[in-house]
Amino acid sequence: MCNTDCCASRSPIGKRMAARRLLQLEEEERRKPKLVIPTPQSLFYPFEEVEAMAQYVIEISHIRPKYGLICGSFLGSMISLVEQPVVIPFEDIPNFPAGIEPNGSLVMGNVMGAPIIALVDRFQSCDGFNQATCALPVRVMQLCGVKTIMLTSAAAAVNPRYGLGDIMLIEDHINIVGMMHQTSMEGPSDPRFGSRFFSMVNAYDKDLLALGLGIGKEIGINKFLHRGVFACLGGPVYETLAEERALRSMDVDAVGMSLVPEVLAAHHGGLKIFSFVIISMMANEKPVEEPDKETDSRTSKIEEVSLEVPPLRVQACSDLIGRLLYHMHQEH
Ligand SMILES: O=P(O)(O)O[C@H]1O[C@H](CO)[C@@H](O)[C@H]1O
Ligand SMILES: Nc1nc2[nH]cnc2c(=O)[nH]1
Repeated sequence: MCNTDCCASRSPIGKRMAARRLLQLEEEERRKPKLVIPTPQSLFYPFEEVEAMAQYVIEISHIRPKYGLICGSFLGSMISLVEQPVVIPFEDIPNFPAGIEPNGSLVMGNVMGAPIIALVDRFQSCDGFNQATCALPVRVMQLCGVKTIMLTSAAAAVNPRYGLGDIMLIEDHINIVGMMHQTSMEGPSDPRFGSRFFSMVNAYDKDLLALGLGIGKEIGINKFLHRGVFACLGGPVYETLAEERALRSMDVDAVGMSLVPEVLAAHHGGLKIFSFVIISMMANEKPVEEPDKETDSRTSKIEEVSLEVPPLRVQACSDLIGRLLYHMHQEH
């Protein structure tokens, strides 16, 4: 025996009411807020995609790089070390982030016989990129066959003994961004890039650090060449004075807004790491007061700083990288 609902739905009125009810339910469903599950951008860079990017740059350049170089602010001229460069714009590389700033290129070539892949305009979280994107060029380098990477950046001095234009070889870092759970390891883990959990102890290669210090002596820059601890902040804001004091009490020598996400990916991928920063300002510098100017004080400060990195120190960075590559390549 059927129930009353069943009989009711067989009558013309019942059928109409059932149809109306169905429409009502659909409308209610449509009005409910949608559950949005944000896709980690790292999902856009699965192993196969990064592999295709690497294959593309190798095919175009006919170069299998063993060394990688990332040039920081003020240090773009290091790219002129690359002989017979093949310049590959980001937009030509399949699925590479492009059409946005930085609209840069990967540069492939040789430095004194050492096959290299280099990047001038890095992706930075302070420009709105997620950590996985910041690390993408390093992963492309890894899958190109790079075994050693040199990472450079502009940074602010926390160590009061440092001066403008000094160079600090990084022996260790404090990943302050990582402490807030912002990491270039975000997204699903793929063991083809590296293992899920890995130690960051000795991430910066000790032999390369010693080699770098030795070269510093050779080329006469040891007076302004240091080894120290780097801290990575999110930026784009600079430190408050209280933050600068806190960094000093943590034994940080220099602070910046990039580099560490790349270091994580490089170490994850088993690359040897050599890294330095050039000091472009003091972290406890107060904003320059220029009441007559319409620009804000931070902008005028950055412009002022950019004039203060002495060209000879930039040249010293090029010499350091050139000689380091020469030594490394001779040994193999
Ligand atoms: O790391 P590079 O590319 O040198 O850039 C550095 O310089 C900028 C600040 O002046 C920041 O973006 C900082 O990360
Ligand atoms: N966090 C930080 N990064 C920098 N990069 C260049 N200068 C600075 C600075 O003063 N602070």
